Amino acid sequence: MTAVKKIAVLTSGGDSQGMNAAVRAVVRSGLYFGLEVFGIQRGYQGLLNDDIFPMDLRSVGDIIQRGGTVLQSARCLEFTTEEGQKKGAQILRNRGIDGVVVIGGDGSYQGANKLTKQGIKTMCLPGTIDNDISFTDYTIGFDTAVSIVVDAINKLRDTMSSHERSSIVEVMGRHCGDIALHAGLASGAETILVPEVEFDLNEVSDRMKQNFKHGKRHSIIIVAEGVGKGETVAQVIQENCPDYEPRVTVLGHIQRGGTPTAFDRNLASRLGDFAVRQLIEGISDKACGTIDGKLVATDIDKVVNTKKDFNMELYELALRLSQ
Ligand SMILES: Nc1ncnc2c1ncn2[C@@H]1O[C@H](COP(=O)(O)OP(=O)(O)OP(=O)(O)O)[C@@H](O)[C@H]1O
Ligand SMILES: O=P(O)(O)OC[C@H]1O[C@](O)(CO)[C@@H](O)[C@@H]1O
Ligand SMILES: [Mg+2]
Repeated sequence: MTAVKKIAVLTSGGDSQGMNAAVRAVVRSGLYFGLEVFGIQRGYQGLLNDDIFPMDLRSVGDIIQRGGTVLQSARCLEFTTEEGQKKGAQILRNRGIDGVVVIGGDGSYQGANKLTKQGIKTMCLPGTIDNDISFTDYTIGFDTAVSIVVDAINKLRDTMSSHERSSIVEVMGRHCGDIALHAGLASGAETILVPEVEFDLNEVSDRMKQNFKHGKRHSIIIVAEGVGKGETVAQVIQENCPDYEPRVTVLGHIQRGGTPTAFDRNLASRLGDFAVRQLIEGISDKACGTIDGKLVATDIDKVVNTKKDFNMELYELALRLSQ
């Protein structure tokens, strides 16, 4: 006896690599356990448009390796209103759908939480490159985004080293510095500017001068978008250390595309299957994640109201190793 018979899956907010692997896992596990599974196109917007269709085993074939989301994603203002939420729940009830798996970021989680209040069972999966969701070690897409940034910095190092320049790399992460931190440590960046840690650009410039004096041939500064524009940082460097000719690279949406890493595919597969099994057991209104690698389901309310801890240990390590 399962607590749900018909479930649906949607992707919402900014897309992330591995969302397709998560959709595949939800669909295949659901079918494996004898449920009917539906896809909702374009997130909550598609729900309100009743853009809902049945999914079978083959509908998720050949997508595990693809970035983006075959269900497409959207941001939907109407769904933030109670009227919109009531309408969405009614559309699901009309179709006999009793459970929904929402793959997205913190905003999408809040939407799921509201849907639960309208009587629909929900499970959330962390689909965002930002790694800004609490109660999970990692979000789906983060590992791929970090790899993309590291790969870009490898290339920048070559040319910056030839010209003894400083490179300022602006990365995504909205209000969260995790992409900057993990990519910075992995690429040996000299400075990592994140919203979680206060900094002084004059001190950054002084440190850069010292390092150049000690034989550094170039300098990499990573700027998380949450602290501002790379251009602003470049202006201060240009004034304080004009010899190092700062050059700015804004990586932008490149960080959100491309084939997901094995890590992201495996995380997505585990979480998608876990979400379905939770719904079958009658559990609802939870965010799925891993803590110390183990699968966990935490109240959505708690997740959206808890700011993710910033890993100061890693930050200090990156500083120590980049002198
Ligand atoms: N408080 C809320 N109540 C109901 N629905 C919400 C709420 N906040 C957000 N949503 C819905 O979730 C959608 C996605 O939210 P948002 O734009 O914040 O992205 P996200 O899911 O946080 O992803 P990311 O930050 O990775 O882009 C919104 O467009 C809206 O439809
Ligand atoms: O794709 P959009 O709407 O420009 O949003 C960009 C934002 O989405 C994210 O990619 C994911 O939240 C952020 O890192 C970035 O600030
Ligand atoms: Mg968000």
